[in-house]
Amino acid sequence: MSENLPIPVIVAGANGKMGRETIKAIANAPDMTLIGAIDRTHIGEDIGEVVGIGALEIPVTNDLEVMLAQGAQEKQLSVVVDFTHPDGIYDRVRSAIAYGVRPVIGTTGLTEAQIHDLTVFADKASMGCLIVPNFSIGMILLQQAAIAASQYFQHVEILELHHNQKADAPSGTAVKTAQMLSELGKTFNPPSVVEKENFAGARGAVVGENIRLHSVRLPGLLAHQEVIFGAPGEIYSLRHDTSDRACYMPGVLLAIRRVLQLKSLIYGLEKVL
Ligand SMILES: NC(=O)C1=CN([C@@H]2O[C@H](COP(=O)(O)OP(=O)(O)OC[C@H]3O[C@@H](n4cnc5c(N)ncnc54)[C@H](OP(=O)(O)O)[C@@H]3O)[C@@H](O)[C@H]2O)C=CC1
Ligand SMILES: O=C(O)C1=N[C@H](C(=O)O)C[C@H](O)C1
Repeated sequence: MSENLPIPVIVAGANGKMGRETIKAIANAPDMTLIGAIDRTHIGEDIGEVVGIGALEIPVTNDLEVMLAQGAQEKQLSVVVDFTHPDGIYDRVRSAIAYGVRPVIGTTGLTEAQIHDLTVFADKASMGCLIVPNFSIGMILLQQAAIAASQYFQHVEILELHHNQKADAPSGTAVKTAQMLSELGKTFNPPSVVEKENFAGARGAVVGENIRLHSVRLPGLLAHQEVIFGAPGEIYSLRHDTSDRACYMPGVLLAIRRVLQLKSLIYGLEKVL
């Protein structure tokens, strides 16, 4: 492997909202070269034309296996970035690892058990793999601030708000945030009354150490999260708002570079910053 060659990158979900941003970011990254674009429509069309930046000489294909085989043959270690859909993402990550193509997974919806299985699989193969529910640096900072605050608060709930094209709920970011707070060795929200939900779901989903997650889906929203701490007489809220998917791109490019240095699966961008 040569250190001086650009990193070969395949993008899965290339025509989608995140895939398009990723194609543009890779096209502008001097240390990366796009070698494949995978999606289910625009098959055979040049992905550069599809995303509106002019020809890149990379036709869209729906054949993941062929692209992974090509990635495995590159002189430099290659990476597949996935922004597709929760359905089938577990199998796509396994295939990439099996082919020796380093996965950077932005697609959400993997369960804890699936992440555990993939960790074991990647470890056995000594393969780097990054699963990143949120590539925004601002969100990573919010999560760090929430960890700091949770030392001092016993009560916390998480509200996440997204566009109504989102397939999964709660968001991968909200789940990850709850998991991070749950690793701190305390159980949140001791009950103060016996609660009864008169309409199912009114109190949200419980994740980790009794943390409640509430999901809002509306057109007009992009991606937003609020971590709300409460104590007698005060509320401490941490909020992150996105207004453009470009906000994820510095994190995506960083993850592509970092995954090449890893020999195991890492869940969360904060661990490789
Ligand atoms: N980690 C992060 O920071 C972020 C993660 N996300 C996550 O990324 C994922 C994608 O989001 P987004 O770009 O908004 O979604 P989009 O629906 O806009 O894009 C997904 C694209 O992937 C295609 N696709 C779906 N399944 C497959 C498949 N099996 N093989 C090939 N292509 C496929 C879709 O095709 P079709 O239209 O035909 O279904 C579509 O073109 C979601 O899980 C979302 O939660 C989003 C933003 C940030
Ligand atoms: O679907 C989205 O849009 C987003 N998905 C990710 C998630 O589920 O956390 C990241 C971000 O919230 C945008």
